[in-house]
Amino acid sequence: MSLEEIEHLHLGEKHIRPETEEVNGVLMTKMISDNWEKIWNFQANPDDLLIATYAKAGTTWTQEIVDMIQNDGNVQKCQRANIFDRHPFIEWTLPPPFNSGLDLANKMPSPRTLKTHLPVQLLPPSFWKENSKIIYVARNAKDCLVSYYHFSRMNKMVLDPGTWEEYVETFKAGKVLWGSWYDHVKGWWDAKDQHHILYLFYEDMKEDTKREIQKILKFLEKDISEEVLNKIIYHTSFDVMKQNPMANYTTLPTSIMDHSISPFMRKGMPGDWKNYFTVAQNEEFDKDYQTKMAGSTLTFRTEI
Ligand SMILES: Nc1ncnc2c1ncn2[C@@H]1O[C@H](COP(=O)(O)OS(=O)(=O)O)[C@@H](OP(=O)(O)O)[C@H]1O
Repeated sequence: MSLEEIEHLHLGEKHIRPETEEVNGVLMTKMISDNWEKIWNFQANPDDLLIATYAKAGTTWTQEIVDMIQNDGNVQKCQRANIFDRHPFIEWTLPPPFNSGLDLANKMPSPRTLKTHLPVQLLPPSFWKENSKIIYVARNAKDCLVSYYHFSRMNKMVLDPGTWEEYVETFKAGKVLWGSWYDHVKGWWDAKDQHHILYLFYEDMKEDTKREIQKILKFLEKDISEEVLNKIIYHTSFDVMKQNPMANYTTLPTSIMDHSISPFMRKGMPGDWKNYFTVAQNEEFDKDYQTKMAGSTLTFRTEI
């Protein structure tokens, strides 16, 4: 049973927020934690492609770009299923009878494209052993925070964000699902030169989508015509994806994701954080950021 079929179970309008439990110090849902042995022992294949991100960094956008590349720009083929069924979210665990990411992945024929938000140290080791290709997408902390805050308001499958003021502190402390943004982006950054990882930035994708898609094409060893490339840029633009029910999560029942609270496809712009952070919050955030990111060569743009 797929996630969208939850509607037929008549769960009513109330959906309860998940319980949490840490996995090696990283906050996860209890369902993920209970299933951790299976997740850790997941068998990756050499021809798997993994899209890895911290939550709200541009995962869905990258998924749609990759799917369009793999289907040579055929929009109909990319409409074959919801984005969350096209690309199994490996650690995402739901109560039976719903399909968890592992079930979907294990049923899917190769070559598979998979999604994860796991920090690098929690990635199932078979991905390293099989040398599967990984695209990591990073987005600046402030826009990630704002996006995650609104997503947490509208999506009952993640934790209640509380007030904006509370959420800023929760995010800084890494007490959100999948843990600290700072550790996540640094961990994957440090891993990128030892493994088959293409490390991309949301801000670069927004600034020059064509250039960043070309990086993906090279990484996937794919050649496409200029015409198909332009079609991909158009089909994966924010405005077009926002209208695409197979990519915008609107097929889920409102008891899970309520787009009237905040749409999944919300702003799609770097720099929206300026509409939320007060001057004092921003100063505090920057000070804390310097400490947490000290010693890393990783830099971000918070606007373009
Ligand atoms: N095509 C395109 N172009 C630009 N931006 C886009 C696009 N598709 C999704 N988005 C924005 O990405 C944010 C959602 O991030 P994720 O897809 O990583 O979310 S999730 O973690 O998989 O739930 C969320 O960001 P915010 O708008 O800032 O909330 C989406 O709007």
